[in-house]
This record gives sequence, C-alpha cells and structure tokens, in this order.
Amino acid sequence: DPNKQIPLGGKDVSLCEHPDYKVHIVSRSPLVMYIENFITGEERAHLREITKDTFAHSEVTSSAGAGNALHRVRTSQSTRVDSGDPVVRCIEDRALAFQGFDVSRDHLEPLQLVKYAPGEHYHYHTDWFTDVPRHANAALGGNRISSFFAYITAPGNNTKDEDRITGGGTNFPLLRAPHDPRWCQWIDCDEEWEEGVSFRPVEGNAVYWENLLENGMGDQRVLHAGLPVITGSKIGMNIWTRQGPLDQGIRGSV
Ligand SMILES: O=C(O)CCC(=O)C(=O)O
Ligand SMILES: [Fe+2]
Repeated sequence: DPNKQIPLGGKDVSLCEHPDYKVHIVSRSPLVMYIENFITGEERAHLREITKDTFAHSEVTSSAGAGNALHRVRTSQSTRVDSGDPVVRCIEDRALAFQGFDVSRDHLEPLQLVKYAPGEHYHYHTDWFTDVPRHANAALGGNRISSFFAYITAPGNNTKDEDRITGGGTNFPLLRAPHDPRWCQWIDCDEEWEEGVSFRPVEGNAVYWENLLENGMGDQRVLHAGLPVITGSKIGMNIWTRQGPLDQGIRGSV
C-alpha cells in the first residue's frame, strides 16, 4: 500500500532506525548527560515540517501571574507534537530505552518544540513543578523525573553568516563545568567559571538530566535557562518523563 509509506529523505520511517548516538557524563550528582547525535537530520526535518504552522507563545505553568507577566520569563513560542506520528513514536522509543526500558510510554508528555527568534529567551527555571497539586497531580503522572532537551534547529558553520545562530545556549548556573578541552565543541568554554555550564545549541545533540532527588523532591541544582538568541533562530525539543502514567486524555493524540 503506497499510502502507508511516509517519504522522509527517501527512508521508510515506519522502520524506526535509531542513530548511533554517543553519551558523555557531564555531572554525576545531579545526573546530567550529553548526547551526541540523538535526533537524526531526517527526524529534525520531519519535526519542523509537521509543526511549522502550529507555534504559539509559550505558557509557563509555574507562574501565577497574568498573561503579560508570563512573557518576561519565556518569550519563545512552543507547540506540542502529534504523539500518533511514527517518527515521534520512534523518538519516544529511544527516550524510553535510554532510561532503561522500564518506564512505559504513558509516562511521557507529548513532545514539545520551542522556537526562539533573536532576542527571545527562557528565564531561569526548573522543569519540575513546585505546585504539585496543580501541575503534578496523579492524573498528570506526578512530577517530571527527567528532561531531555534536544536541538532541532541551530544553523551552524555550513550556513550563511546572517542565518547562523549566535547565543541561544542552555545555561545551568549551578553545575560545575568539566575541564577537558574536548567539551569546548559543545560547551561554551569562554563562560566564567561562576556561570556554571552553558551548552551551545548543536543540531541533533541533546542534554539529559534528572529532576528529582531520591526522596522525590525537586533538585534545585538543575536550574537552567534558555539564553537569549542573538542572531539566527533556534528550535529545541523537550521530552519530559513523569513519575507515573498520564491520563489518556492528556497524552492522547494532540
Ligand atoms: O531553550 C533552552 O535552551 C532551554 C529550554 C527549556 O529549558 C525548556 O523549554 O524547559
Ligand atoms: Fe527547561
């Protein structure tokens, strides 16, 4: 049946082939890992394509403020990705396998894409919720145990000067920066030591971290921000795993 084939760079995506990604530990406590080559070029193109007209100004659920107050903490635009899409399912499979297979798919929130134009940023925050009754109740699967943040669009060296991204790193002010110069391909090595770790946006790569302490409380040390994009534009993707299953209606097809 030719209709079952989804063309994507000439590949049949229903096969779900995982890239040979590489993992490097950034920090053992809190656990933070850097993943090279986690989202393939075909997958990135597909994600951009299926979401291209769906971005809206991001909500920040942790803020109690009114509409315009929100825009100061997060000026980017975001969108949820259709969980029924085969490429999305393949990426979900990868995120679940990464976490040791034992987490089931219903613990995953719908994947979220975040887009930044020049000047846009996301202020310091944690991905775990402080208002547990409101944002992390049982129907919502509890709190977020882990986060992946993957770079989907971040025009690099093979791009015209005017399109190339500058700024737009992901900064973790409370992490200690690793020392080896090999990290400088992904981490801003010019950053002051007191500023913690800033991951530069590198397409296809991702940062993974755990949000909760052993006792289930949120870990303050994974505070982070999306630094302002200066030139070019950036699209990132959040993959959030909850402590328990989300109710069907919430995860369902979006
Ligand atoms: O844009 C970034 O680098 C980080 C975004 C982020 O932390 C989020 O969307 O929760
Ligand atoms: Fe975040």
